Amino acid sequence: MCGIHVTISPSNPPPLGQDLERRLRNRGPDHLGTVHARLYDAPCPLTLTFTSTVLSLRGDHIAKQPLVDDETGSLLCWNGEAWRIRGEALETSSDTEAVFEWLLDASRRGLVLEALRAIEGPFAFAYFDKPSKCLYYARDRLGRRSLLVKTGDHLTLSSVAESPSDDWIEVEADGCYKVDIGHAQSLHQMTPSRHAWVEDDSLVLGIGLFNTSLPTELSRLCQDSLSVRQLHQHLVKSLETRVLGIPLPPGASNSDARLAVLFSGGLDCTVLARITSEILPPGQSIDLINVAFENPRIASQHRGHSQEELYELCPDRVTGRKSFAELLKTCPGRLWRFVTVNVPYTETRAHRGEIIHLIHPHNTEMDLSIANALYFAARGDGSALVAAGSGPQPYQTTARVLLSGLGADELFGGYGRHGVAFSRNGYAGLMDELKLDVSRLGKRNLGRDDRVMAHWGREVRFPFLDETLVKWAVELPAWEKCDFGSRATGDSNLDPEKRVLRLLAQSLGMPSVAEEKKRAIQFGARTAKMESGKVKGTTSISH
Ligand SMILES: Nc1ncnc2c1ncn2[C@@H]1O[C@H](COP(=O)(O)OP(=O)(O)OP(=O)(O)O)[C@@H](O)[C@H]1O
Ligand SMILES: NC(=O)CC[C@H](N)C(=O)O
Repeated sequence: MCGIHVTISPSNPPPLGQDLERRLRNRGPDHLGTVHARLYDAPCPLTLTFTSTVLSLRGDHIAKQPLVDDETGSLLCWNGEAWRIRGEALETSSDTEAVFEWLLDASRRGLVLEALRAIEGPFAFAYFDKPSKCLYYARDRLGRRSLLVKTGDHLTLSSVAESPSDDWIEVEADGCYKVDIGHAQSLHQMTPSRHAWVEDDSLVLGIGLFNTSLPTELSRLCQDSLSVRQLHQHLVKSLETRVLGIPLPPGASNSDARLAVLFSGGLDCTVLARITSEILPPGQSIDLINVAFENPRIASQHRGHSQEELYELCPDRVTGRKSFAELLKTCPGRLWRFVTVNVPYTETRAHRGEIIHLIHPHNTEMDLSIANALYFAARGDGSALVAAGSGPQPYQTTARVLLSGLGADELFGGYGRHGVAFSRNGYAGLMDELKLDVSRLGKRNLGRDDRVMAHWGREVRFPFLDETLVKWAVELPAWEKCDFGSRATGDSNLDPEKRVLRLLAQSLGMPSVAEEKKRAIQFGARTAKMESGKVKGTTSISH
């Protein structure tokens, strides 16, 4: 992951505060660069200061940011991955350099917004088109990367907040923002204008038209259904983009992992691990990171157990081990490392302040409990069986790319409330709920999650949130995702929630994974309600 920081001020701003610089460097440990762009001929003379930190994941060299064009003085801070431009996969080695060339060319033709709309992938960026004195910034339409903005005295952009007490808000993922600096009469007048990702607002997330067709009496979802095969094909394509060609991490050897799966053992992440194994070259190992927490409230209810036993009884540890066994059976040739990350309560407390800072402006107990689990999972520091014949050893993952199964519940109807909506209002109710879930994906929690996971110099990738896959899922009839209407027939023993994915798991030889119930991360890892069972998720965090 990379870090971005941009300020606009009347003269050179003071250097970044130590803590902010440390947090930005954590996101991008390979390089830090700062560039000033001075505007003497604007109505008010200004200095724009751009800082980037880089975690280099594409190509054979570090694309040192901010990138500056010698001819025009335009510059780019780029955080994320451009997988495709105008629907075509990037051939060049560095996506940052390819995006910069693409934008410079568009600037010459006055078509920057059109060029930005053509980029697919998870990203946040700031691009200064110096000849037109316009600053552009945005988060991709699904909001997969963090970018915060603070207005007030002057405009500041940053991947993480400088201080949680400031007025930082998340940049909305609903379009590109443009600040016409050349025409602003003063620093206070730099009001960004929003430019929607697409003009057609009938498209969900600007990506696809939600399918509202109803099943006929003959419509049944089964293992031979076309949608099960199509889901497999889409996941293969999405994973190929995300797992092939990851450079060997600095200092790592060939047997070290380049890739880890955040592994609860649930349906979504296990299907990802299984298909990844079909795609990765045979010699590459895959780490499966499974996090479990000491939870004093639960420990007090199980006084007869040691802490070690309690970690092993954690719901996601139990499921993780079970699904790992099924993976070993179906992909025996792969070197897997099941990495157990056990987090003592003292450590949760010790990192609490840092996590609260990182999730800002999110600030509820539920935000904190989810972020706790993601933060320690992404640190990837635990134990694993590293040599045959010996017991588990301390181990920290070398992988700089992590996969998460997030998104499957929203796309394919995995939440309990999808079933409730169906029993109340049939397919009409279910479709309303599904449409709402998908359309708020970009507004929800991905920025928060990015900030806590990128803190360890790793990048999390979401194979279910590939634009092509999302478009296909949005345009698929609801009954082909989760056929609640067939619950009563008894033909399938699989739950209706995300049934298309369950059928895929079954066809991939994982019958037990296919039956896994949905469990939210904060309950599976036991980060929720650590002290009292009465705390509500919506309560603001007490400092
Ligand atoms: N205990 C855990 N340890 C490591 N990673 C986890 C854990 N719990 C969840 N994750 C990761 O976070 C993702 C999103 O978690 P969420 O709570 O939404 O689970 P989910 O959608 O039910 O997914 P899954 O079926 O993969 O558990 C998971 O897909 C997985 O990659
Ligand atoms: N981690 C990032 O955001 C990386 C930026 C860019 N994709 C690179 O690999 O250089």
